[in-house]
Amino acid sequence: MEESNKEMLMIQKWLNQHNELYTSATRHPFTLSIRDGSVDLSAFKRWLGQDYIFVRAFVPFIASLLLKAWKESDDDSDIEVILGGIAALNDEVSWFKREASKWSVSLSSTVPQKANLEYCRFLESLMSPEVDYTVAVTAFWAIEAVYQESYAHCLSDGSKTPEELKETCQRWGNDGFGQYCHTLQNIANRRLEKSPEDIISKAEATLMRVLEYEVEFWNMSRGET
Ligand SMILES: Cc1ncc(CNC=O)c(N)n1
Repeated sequence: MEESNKEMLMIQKWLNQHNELYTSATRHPFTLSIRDGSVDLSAFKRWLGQDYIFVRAFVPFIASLLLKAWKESDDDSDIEVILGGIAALNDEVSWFKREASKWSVSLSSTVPQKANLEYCRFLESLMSPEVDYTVAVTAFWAIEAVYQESYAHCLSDGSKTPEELKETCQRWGNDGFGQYCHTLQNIANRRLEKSPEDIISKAEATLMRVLEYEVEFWNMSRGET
């Protein structure tokens, strides 16, 4: 039992250990309501406006990750994977603007909510040069994986996702994005395997915080604050 646990890759082990938290982020009532077709469109619009603000803060985070990879990574292909993420984000910013206009959501007058500000502040803390590449890439994988899992579920067998929301779900739920997340997970696992205990525990704590922030982020769609 201990032997097989040792051989198990770190991320998979953590997802098993923190399965309840992971599930609360990837099977949130908001995305489940998209999947079953009962979604409140004003909740969707709230999410759209808030996520645009988040994505804008995500750009410098990935840029900082690229810098860490360039300085610290033992594998040149990491840079190419992260650069691909930056390219996708460039496209995503344009998509948000088009989608917002489609739904008559004014991005310039959207005010960031508390949960969003806190999540963006957390991202900013991870941009510090003090934060290890291994910790930052683990966070990056987790941030991407929550959206991939959540939105892929909205497209899987038996889903009743409304036609007008399918494009949103495709954006993060498509197979290519799934493959990309898998590559990020492999990078994180490779780094974690070579890391000392203190980095490993920082990465685990960071993963858990990302999942908590993601739950709070989905909660904003309820519009109670
Ligand atoms: C709050 C949040 N978490 C993850 C993502 C997915 N990454 C980039 O788009 C996102 N858009 N928003």
